[in-house]
Parts: sequence; structure tokens; C-alpha cells
Amino acid sequence: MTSAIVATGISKSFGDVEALKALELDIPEGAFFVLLGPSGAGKTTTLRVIAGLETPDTGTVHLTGIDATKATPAERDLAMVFQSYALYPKQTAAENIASPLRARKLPKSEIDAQLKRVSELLHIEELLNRYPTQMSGGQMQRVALGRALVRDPRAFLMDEPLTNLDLKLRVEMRTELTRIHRSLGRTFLYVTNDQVEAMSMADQVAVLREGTVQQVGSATEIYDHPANRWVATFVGSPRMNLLKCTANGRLEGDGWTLPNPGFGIQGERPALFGVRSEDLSLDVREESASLAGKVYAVEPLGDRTLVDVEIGDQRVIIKAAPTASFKIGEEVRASVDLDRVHLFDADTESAIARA
Ligand SMILES: Nc1ncnc2c1ncn2[C@@H]1O[C@H](COP(=O)(O)OP(=O)(O)OP(=O)(O)O)[C@@H](O)[C@H]1O
Repeated sequence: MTSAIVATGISKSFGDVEALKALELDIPEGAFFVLLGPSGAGKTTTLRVIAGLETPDTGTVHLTGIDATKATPAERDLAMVFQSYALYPKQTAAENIASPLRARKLPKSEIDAQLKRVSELLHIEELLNRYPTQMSGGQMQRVALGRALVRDPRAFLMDEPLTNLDLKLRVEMRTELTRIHRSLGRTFLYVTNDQVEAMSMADQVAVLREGTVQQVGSATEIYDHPANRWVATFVGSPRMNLLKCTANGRLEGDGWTLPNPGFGIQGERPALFGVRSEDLSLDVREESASLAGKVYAVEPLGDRTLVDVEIGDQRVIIKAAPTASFKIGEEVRASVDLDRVHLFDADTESAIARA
């Protein structure tokens, strides 16, 4: 498959701050590719380097196979959408959207045709004559997107474009964006620190931490097979449970023992046992592998109840049915779905593969 964007060995420092450290990215043509990471991970810097707004200290950027490291932003032919809408206040939605086309001095018929295409795509036909002050945040956001979409660039770079919206609009816009991506067939590089947003829209996610890529994969791959402890606990809510253990033929922790479900261990080594709260169950069937503990806290959340259970000197969170009723201090057993558990090396924190 052709790559739309390849970043190789990108480093970038601002004074003492190393924002990017030998960053590597390979974004396939036509992908909805999400850069996910916490605040300060280097997401915006990565976009700016790719867009040509920032010069990397080392490394190269290739766009559809061509070295663009020294190209100007205009030569790169990428459209950027920012978190702030940055609409011209004295222009209507239609004028805002058409501004890149007017700048290129396209004939009016062409501008009208583009405007029609984009406003249909974004469902904003009825907003075209309104000024920014007459629109909601979500409407302005769509107009700002429209202004990027009329350009038909090589790829779209989007930096947290939904951050200012309320939850309902965000959810709506996620659906819209995936629909638009599909209908345009263009490469989207999308930055967010919101894992739900990343998971719901991306074909591929790159998880970024302190200027380096930790893992690249589909949302499911990253959720089900996190490459290391950091990714495992960054992705997923509640966080993945981690219990210290000694691993060999069995996994032994403080007050618990489970069979080793096939992790490749030579000899005996300290490790971290990881299990997501939905892969533990308080409906224990007799023969299943289980952990014994004591209820520490119960948090009913409407659609589910989170039960916090003390196991030895550590705690785990277990997802239970909304109707579940447990008393604090109650002795419980949690069965473990051994097909879905994880093991991380205690020193390197990398995931240990199954043999
Ligand atoms: N122009 C700059 N001058 C100095 N430091 C900067 C500059 N731009 C970014 N940084 C620093 O580089 C690091 C990465 O910043 P960046 O904005 O890329 O992170 P981010 O992942 O986009 O974060 P956020 O989600 O908060 O926007 C941060 O420590 C930031 O403070």
C-alpha cells in the first residue's frame, strides 16, 4: 500500500524540552489515522512538522513518496483544521467556506458548485447565510471544516477539532467525520487526547507518549494487545487492573494464584499481571480460575456497577451488572477470563507474549 505521510526519525526540541524523540510514523493513503496521547505528548508538534509549520531538528517527512522535508506549507498541499474555529466574523458561513476558493480566483460557477457539495456533505445548507455570531459551536465547527474540505488537498490534518463542543455534539460530529472521511476517500491525520474519540473513528491509532510512538494498530489491537504497561493503562476506562506477581508455571501474587495461560516465561521472574475490569466476573462458576477478595467499595453507574475489590494488599475494579448488590467488607470471588489477561515484564514493562 502507498503511504500518504511518512515521518522518519523526527526530533524536535524547544529549549530544554524534547517534544519529539526520533518519532516514526507511516500513514497509509486514505486512512483515518489518529494520533492519541496525553497533553504534552507532542501531538501538535508532530502535526506542525508534517504541515511544514515547524522545522524538525532531525528527520524527514515524505508525502506520497516524495521528500517534503524542506517544502513550504503551501507546497505540501495539506489542509489543517484547528481546535479553534477561526472563522472570519464579518463573513457569512458561505463566504467563510468559499474564501480559499476565492483566494485561488476560481470562477463563480466553480465556487458555487464546491460550496454546494461541501454544504450537503456537512448538512449545513440552511446555515450558509448566517454569520458566526448566529451559529452554535457545533455549527461553526462544521463551517470551519467546510472551509478545509473545499480545498481537496492531499491530506487533512486535524488538531483536536471537536474539543470545544459539548458531549452530544461531539458524538454527532464523530459520526459525521467518519462519514465524510469515507465519502472523500482522503487521508485524515487526526490528533486527540480523547481515547473514545480515537477508538470510535480511527482505522489506525498511534499512541504517543513523551515524543515517541508507543504502539500503532487498530483500536481493537491496541485495546486487546497493548504493547506495554503504559499503553495498557492509558487506553481503557476504568484503567486496566495490574497486580504484582511472580511468573513461572503459575502466576502468584499476594494472596492469589492463577495458572499461567501460556505466557512464555523461562525460569521465574517478577511481572505485572493485567486484567481489564470487564474480564473479571463476580458470577463465579465453580471450576473457573478465580481471585478471592473483599469488597472495598461499590460504585453504581447506571449502566453498570464498578466493584472495587481488595486482593491481598492490592485492589482491582470489576465491572458488574447495574443491578449487582454487594456490601462493603463482603468476601467475594472473581473469576478471570484467562484468554484475555496480560503479563508485563516488571523491569521493561513490555508485554510478555504468549508462547
Ligand atoms: N513553541 C513552543 N515553545 C516551547 N515549548 C513548546 C512549544 N511547542 C510545544 N512545546 C512543548 O513541547 C511539548 C509537546 O507539545 P505539544 O503541543 O506537541 O503536545 P500535545 O501532545 O499536542 O499536547 P496538548 O494535547 O496539550 O495540545 C510540550 O512539553 C510543550 O510544552
